[in-house]
Amino acid sequence: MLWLLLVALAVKGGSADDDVVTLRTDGAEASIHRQGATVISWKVGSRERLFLSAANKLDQLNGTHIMGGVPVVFPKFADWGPNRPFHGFARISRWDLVKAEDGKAVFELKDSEVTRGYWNHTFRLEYSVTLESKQLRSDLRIFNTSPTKFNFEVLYHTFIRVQDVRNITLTGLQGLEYQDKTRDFKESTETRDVLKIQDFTDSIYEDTPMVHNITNTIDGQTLKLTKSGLPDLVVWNPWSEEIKTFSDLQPNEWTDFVCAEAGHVVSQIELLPGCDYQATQTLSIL
Ligand SMILES: O=P(O)(O)OC[C@H]1O[C@H](O)[C@H](O)[C@@H](O)[C@@H]1O
Repeated sequence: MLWLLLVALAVKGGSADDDVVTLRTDGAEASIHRQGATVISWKVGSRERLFLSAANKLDQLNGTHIMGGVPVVFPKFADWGPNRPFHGFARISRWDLVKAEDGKAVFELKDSEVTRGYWNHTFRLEYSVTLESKQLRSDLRIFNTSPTKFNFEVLYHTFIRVQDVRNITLTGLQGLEYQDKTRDFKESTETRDVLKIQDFTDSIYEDTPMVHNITNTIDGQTLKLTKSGLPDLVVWNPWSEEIKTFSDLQPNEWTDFVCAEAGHVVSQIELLPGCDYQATQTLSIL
């Protein structure tokens, strides 16, 4: 009879190898996939607040990243040179679940032969996702467990679900320097006090404020993004043509999301042996 119970647990997903951990608190819900410790769903008022591409095959990831939700980008943002994964290895690694209770899940990723093959340092990442009624907090602590210092970049690649990207605005960028990746990283100064997305957008803003509001996301509601240890903000939407170059996005999905990516990517963080760095993002529905 015991074997029947074990089979039932495994089928129901009661085994310790669950791919997805779900938190529920005060009517809110969040799910985190062990692949990349990627938050793949965050519901407030039973409405989904994150975008997850329908092109994802979550049961056939085979070492690839999940397109959508809140991927964790470490130790490098964007291109990392030949034979190294774009946006680093954290989002394509299988993290260990440390615990999940009282609306908080903790994950861990340590260096391995694979990561050392890309980046020859020893480290430990401790990632906590904390759910409250209208808030989702991501806390990443990076520990340098190696005998030497190392430099890295870190970013939350947040896909905010919106009803129509053409109807949202994003605040807090006026007067800031930014690199426009759609124009070969051209350096510019943002003149707009309220940003509207009206074309292919891929901008890296340097040293932005701690708080950014994205208005008119779902049901006219504003999503507030608060960040610490993450001075920069990347704003990305591939628009109607560029999206066709992505095999992990569907052509019509460009209107369904805007990426507001809190990160430390314009410059690198230097972490001395035995030290740690904390990168925190809080998403709130106003
Ligand atoms: O397709 P991915 O590896 O997830 O990258 C998606 C996008 O991520 C960031 O927003 C970069 O600024 C973009 O240049 C890149 O296209």
